[in-house]
Amino acid sequence: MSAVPPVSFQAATRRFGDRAAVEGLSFDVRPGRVVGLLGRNGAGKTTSLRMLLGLTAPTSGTATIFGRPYAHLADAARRVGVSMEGVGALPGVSGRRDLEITAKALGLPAGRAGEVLEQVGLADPKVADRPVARYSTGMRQRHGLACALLAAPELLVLDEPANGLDPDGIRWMRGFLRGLADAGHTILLSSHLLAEVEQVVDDVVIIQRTLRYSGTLRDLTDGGAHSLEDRFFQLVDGDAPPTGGATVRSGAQTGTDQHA
Ligand SMILES: Nc1ncnc2c1ncn2[C@@H]1O[C@H](COP(=O)(O)OP(=O)(O)OP(=O)(O)O)[C@@H](O)[C@H]1O
Repeated sequence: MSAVPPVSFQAATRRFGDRAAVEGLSFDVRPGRVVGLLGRNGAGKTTSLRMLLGLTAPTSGTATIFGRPYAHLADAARRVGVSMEGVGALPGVSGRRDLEITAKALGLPAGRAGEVLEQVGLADPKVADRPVARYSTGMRQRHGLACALLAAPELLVLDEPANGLDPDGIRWMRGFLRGLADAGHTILLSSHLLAEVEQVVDDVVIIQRTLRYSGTLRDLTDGGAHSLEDRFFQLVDGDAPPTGGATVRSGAQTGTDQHA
């Protein structure tokens, strides 16, 4: 196993004008973990993921994947699967065609499109051959996941993957992500759906412009004695981290390492 973390933020700050969307963010993600990047609307989750993927440059600090900025990562498109609004999906073509085009661009066999359609439950021709523009929100989420999975990447970066899903879809997504992690993939997902996240993540990173917590879900909730929701509000509303399991912590015992 590589000593280089799949994802590492080191004092990453992104300012827009005189306002910092994200400030001094430092944490690592360990391989094979499902990590939830959590925060309220506007907390800086998407900005953090965009820095990680080279879609916006940090004003200072670094955000790296396998030790390098995304732009300098060899074979990045195959090693990192991304599902994020505004990334991928040609809306005018069918879901299947979109996946075939992406597969070709990645140097993968066209048959790979059919495999991922099966995986995400979109293989029915009535769905697969419909333009992506006519997909429901849930279908779009599944399609985004299918795109991300094409190259069977080591790392998946998913921005709000459960947003807009109905209860069936959320349940499916939860089982699906768990299965991927059990198969050795590392998953970094952003969300503000705390109850859903609690059921699937190993580790939690909470931000509210600055880092509020990075560590295991188990430590955060004191082994399940507290809910993620309670801990979350203590951390994002409090000026200082509370005592107990919900401190901003560092150390090898945690799934994510905090370096601030
Ligand atoms: N391109 C931009 N120009 C100016 N401000 C921006 C830009 N992108 C993000 N921001 C601001 O940065 C802050 C963080 O936004 P961001 O989208 O990262 O939050 P988020 O946690 O992903 O929120 P949400 O859950 O609503 O998507 C917000 O105040 C937002 O208005």
